[in-house]
Amino acid sequence: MFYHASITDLVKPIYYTQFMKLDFLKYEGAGNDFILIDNRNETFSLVDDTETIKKLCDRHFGIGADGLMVLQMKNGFDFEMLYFNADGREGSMCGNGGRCIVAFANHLKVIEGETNFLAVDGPHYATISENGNWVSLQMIDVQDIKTDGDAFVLNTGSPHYVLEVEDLASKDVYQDGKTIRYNETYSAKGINVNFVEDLGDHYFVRTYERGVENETFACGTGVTAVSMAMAKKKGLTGRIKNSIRVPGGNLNVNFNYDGNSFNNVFLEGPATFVFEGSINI
Ligand SMILES: N[C@H](CCC[C@H](N)C(=O)O)C(=O)O
Repeated sequence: MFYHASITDLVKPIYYTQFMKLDFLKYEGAGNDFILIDNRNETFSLVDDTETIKKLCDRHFGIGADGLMVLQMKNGFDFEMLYFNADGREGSMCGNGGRCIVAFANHLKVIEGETNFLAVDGPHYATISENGNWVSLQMIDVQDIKTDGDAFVLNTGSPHYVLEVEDLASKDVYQDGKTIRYNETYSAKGINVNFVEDLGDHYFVRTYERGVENETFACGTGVTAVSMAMAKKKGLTGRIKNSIRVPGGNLNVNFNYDGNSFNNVFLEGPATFVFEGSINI
């Protein structure tokens, strides 16, 4: 007696035992793009799997993104944000990622209009527009700005180096950023390197990002750091409001500065759903 197995009988068991399906949504904030995972049911098991997260973020072998974020429940907050850089390692705070996860939470109906959530650098308050794609995110207060030659160094949730330059459009941000990020002072912990040009009614900013190890289209903690560094450099105080153009769009940064500390800091801009899918991992 012969049993004729169909091709699907033969293929299915192999297919199902080798792969696990991961559902995701893709968002971008001024071109800084992220994979978003809903982990409210606590099934996401890749938190320590650097290689898989790196592959998911890879633009040739995976979905492609500057980072991956996980939304999960947290007592006392609307949700918790876990953030991984494209190199697969857990990063420090990501401003554009923070804005995108707020749009994601709003889409999932975990929040409505405003939120208090927890990220790696502490609690964050944010509001979202009615159409769900403009997010204003409160960032941490900052006291400490150091200098390194002509540059400013500060932590806005992630560490940043800010240098004012001329003719930023023709600068080799990848090469020059990488040289600073890997110099003696910063190589061990790494740093995000921002170049800024003052164009009168707005700043133009380009950033080499640690953890992506490349120039990205936008960096939220980066433009926040630039705005603070420029206020200090120019001796401005009071309520400061800056429009910032980055390669992927426009962001706004607002804060109070009394000459010593920056508080009531808000990063504002678009947070846009791009596509959803599932991937075999
Ligand atoms: N793109 C991010 C910055 C991520 C920081 C990350 N590169 C690190 O230093 O861990 C942002 O919008 O703020």
